[in-house]
Amino acid sequence: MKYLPTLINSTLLPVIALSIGFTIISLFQAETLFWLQDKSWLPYPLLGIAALIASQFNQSRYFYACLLWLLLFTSIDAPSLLPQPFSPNTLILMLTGVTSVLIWHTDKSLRLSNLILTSMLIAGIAALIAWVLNSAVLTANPVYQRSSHEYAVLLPWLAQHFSLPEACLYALFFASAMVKTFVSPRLSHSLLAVSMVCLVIISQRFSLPLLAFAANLFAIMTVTVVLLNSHKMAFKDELTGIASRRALMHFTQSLFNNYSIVMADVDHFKSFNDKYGHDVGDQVLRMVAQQLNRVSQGGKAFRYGGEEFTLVFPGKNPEQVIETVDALRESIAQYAMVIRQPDRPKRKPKAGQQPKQATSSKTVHVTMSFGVAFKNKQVSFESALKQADGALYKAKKAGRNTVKIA
Ligand SMILES: Nc1nc2c(ncn2[C@@H]2O[C@H](COP(=O)(O)OP(=O)(O)OP(=O)(O)O)[C@@H](O)[C@H]2O)c(=O)[nH]1
Repeated sequence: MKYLPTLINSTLLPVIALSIGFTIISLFQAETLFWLQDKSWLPYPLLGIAALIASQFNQSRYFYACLLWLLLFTSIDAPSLLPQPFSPNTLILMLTGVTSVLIWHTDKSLRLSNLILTSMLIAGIAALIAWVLNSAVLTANPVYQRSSHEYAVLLPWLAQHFSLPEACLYALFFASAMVKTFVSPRLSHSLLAVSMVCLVIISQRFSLPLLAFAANLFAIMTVTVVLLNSHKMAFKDELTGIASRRALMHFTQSLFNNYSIVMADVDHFKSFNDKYGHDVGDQVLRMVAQQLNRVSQGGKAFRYGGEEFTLVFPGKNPEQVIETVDALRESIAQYAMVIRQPDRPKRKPKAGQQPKQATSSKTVHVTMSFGVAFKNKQVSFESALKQADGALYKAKKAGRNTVKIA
């Protein structure tokens, strides 16, 4: 997939949720806050449920994030239950810092050893932030205070709410979160980055109802993102990024009769793997999947398994789709794929400089065979799939790189 659509796809939902939340708070401030006054218990069950769901789906970063929001909320809502020596601003900044590290973390299983290690890491980062903010050098020096004249003139907006060290830490955490979100655009990263924006907004106009509102929003978004991620994992093929076999089964169940089903298989893929290695074989599968995914005429591509792919054309009979399938076959056969050679230099030569070592980039070609069958009232999905497989076998027998109808 192209970078920009991926970035938009992965950031849209959290950004929309944040904008809606922010608009509600800005427009209906009194009502919302009043409505939340007697519901300050709500974040407890919501964050608890979100943490539980995240742990069940093995998305540990959200598990930790929800528990940390829960700790933050409890320490402010019920200080007698969870006494702590820090100001709300420091606590919020501690959570922001830990979140910026969680973005870089990978989801790990919640085994006891991982739990202990990650908890120690989180506690270490939080302690470091608290130490920096409360260190005598910074607290005693008036230059770093909100009231510092130079700072207030230079950054008036920030100076209203943050001391200079607080503002610098926020900037550092944001820069790190943004780098991760842009380098590797994923829903999981953008939700954590957006939760950091929420935390800044809270620390600007701190109040318990506002914190409760943000905690509820975070819990709801977490459950949504965890479920979306799990859905994606179940229905997307990990290697190629196109829809998986499970998605094929769901998709065909939702279709009426009368659709064409195409089985496609890479020719001589075993010898290709033997010659160029498994990694290059994987590159080929990705390339083939991308080509098949561009199918027109309302077709949808799936990875059936191994080097086999399936295309489904709702409402079309084989005669209507044969030209499209043949065009796909042709485009794959024509595609010159550049493979990475092991003797590539590690660094790119600078502009105008000759490469020290000859870069032997090699292009390879693969072909595919296709079998098309028709699914109607009289034929079950399984038999239509078998017929398409039979037609594929005929295509292989006929010399490969060809399309056959059952
Ligand atoms: N690189 C890579 N290879 C895979 C993957 N899945 C299956 N394969 C390989 O695909 C090859 C399939 O080989 P065969 O079923 O014998 O068929 P073929 O060599 O393509 O021959 P024909 O289909 O008769 O043209 C096997 O060597 C598998 O190891 C994968 O995910 N990545």
